[in-house]
Amino acid sequence: MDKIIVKGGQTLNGKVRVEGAKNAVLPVLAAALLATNGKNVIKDVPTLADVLTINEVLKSLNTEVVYNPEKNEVIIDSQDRLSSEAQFEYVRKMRASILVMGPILARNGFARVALPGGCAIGSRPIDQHLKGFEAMGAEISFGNGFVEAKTNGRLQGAKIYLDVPSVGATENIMTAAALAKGTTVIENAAKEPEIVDLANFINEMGGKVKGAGTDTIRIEGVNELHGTEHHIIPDRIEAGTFMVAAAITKGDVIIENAVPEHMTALISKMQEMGVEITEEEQGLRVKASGDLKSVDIKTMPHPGFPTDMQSQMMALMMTAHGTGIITETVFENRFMHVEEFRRMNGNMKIEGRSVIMESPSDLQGAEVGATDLRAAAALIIAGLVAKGITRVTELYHLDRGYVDFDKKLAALGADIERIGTENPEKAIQFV
Ligand SMILES: CC(=O)N[C@H]1[C@@H](OP(=O)(O)OP(=O)(O)OC[C@H]2O[C@@H](n3ccc(=O)[nH]c3=O)[C@H](O)[C@@H]2O)O[C@H](CO)[C@@H](O)[C@@H]1O
Ligand SMILES: C=C(OP(=O)(O)O)C(=O)O
Repeated sequence: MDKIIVKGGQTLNGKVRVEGAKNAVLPVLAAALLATNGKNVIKDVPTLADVLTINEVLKSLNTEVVYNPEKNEVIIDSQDRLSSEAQFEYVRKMRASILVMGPILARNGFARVALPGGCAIGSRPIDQHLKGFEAMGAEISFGNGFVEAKTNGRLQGAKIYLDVPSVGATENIMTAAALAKGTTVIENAAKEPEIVDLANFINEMGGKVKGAGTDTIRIEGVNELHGTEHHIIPDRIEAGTFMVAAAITKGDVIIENAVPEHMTALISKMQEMGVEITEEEQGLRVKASGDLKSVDIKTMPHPGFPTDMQSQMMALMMTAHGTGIITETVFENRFMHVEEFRRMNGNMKIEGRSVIMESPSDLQGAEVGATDLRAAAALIIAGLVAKGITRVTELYHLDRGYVDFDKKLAALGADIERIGTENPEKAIQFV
């Protein structure tokens, strides 16, 4: 089993470059299925386990996928007839596999996808995805662990109000609507930067999507989409994770390829804590010195504070001064890392959907296990300042969402090593 071993006490300095965004590349690769004329060339693709999984899903649907990790590029040829079924073996590995449902349904008039079920952070239903397909004329049924959607002929444009601004539902409905007859309007749509990236990609393929990044997205269906070349946006969560790593060690780090406009909630919270963040020509400079102040944080859909930064900020808050409250409103069960932080002597208690923190904690190195991918990063970050040695296991979570996390931290000056296997490709395991 792979392990990351961190010895606390080093200050991070230097530059780190962020990769293409995991949460943008997955929906974009799924949406590539919509093209029936020419190939799609996707650039700035991060070398993540989740990318390997979505590539396998696409191949299983009868597309040709050429992946070139050295060039960070995936080329997809989906011109032949698609198969209609996404198997459990893929959806089990990665919930985002559900994002192939919209494109398959739009092209074949029928889609059968294994039900994703819950995961360590919550129950994660897909009712809003299905409500959208239904409004567009699909009949939904369940059986043998699969969900099926079927239409007679083409999907019809519809007006869909989402009960929650779900990222995945917005994406699945956008791709289904891209080839529907007439106009679809999604209200209370998710506004994440990754939604805008997907809309741009659909438009580059010849689609007609307007309003992405606002509450209301309009998609005028077209008869056909064609292959294009698309660059994935930078990963705002990876950028945020390195910002926290710099701040916790009282370091001075430049984050290259970060887009500050995608991270306003995080930047302002860190500034409120006393971290200096400035936009410089080379990137976003993060500098901390002296005592940081505890703050209150509530996770919200974008542009609110991202749930995917909650555990990393909890690590930073353990080193701040005063009482702070972190409230999780997006997922009902995203506090599994609290027990692991407690092993490191983190001083906090869970009250309902909040964690009350009395800081600073006297952090000590310990053996801890990652409970999800962001928790993996957060535990490693806490290890950077804990007294002694921290060993983090369950690294398959980390490999889903971070490229060379240990190597990038080591290049910034961290005392960190990964043991188990030399080849990260081989280290990739699945849940
Ligand atoms: C691959 C990807 O992009 N993953 C991101 C995406 O996940 P994902 O797209 O799964 O997250 P959603 O935005 O759909 O989920 C947000 C909330 O809505 C609920 N919900 C969702 C769909 C639905 O049909 N019904 C329903 O009730 C979920 O249970 C959750 O409580 O957005 C999350 C919220 O920013 C991020 O944490 C994930 O990193
Ligand atoms: C929860 C996350 O991803 P996923 O939706 O793929 O599980 C994440 O990126 O933090």
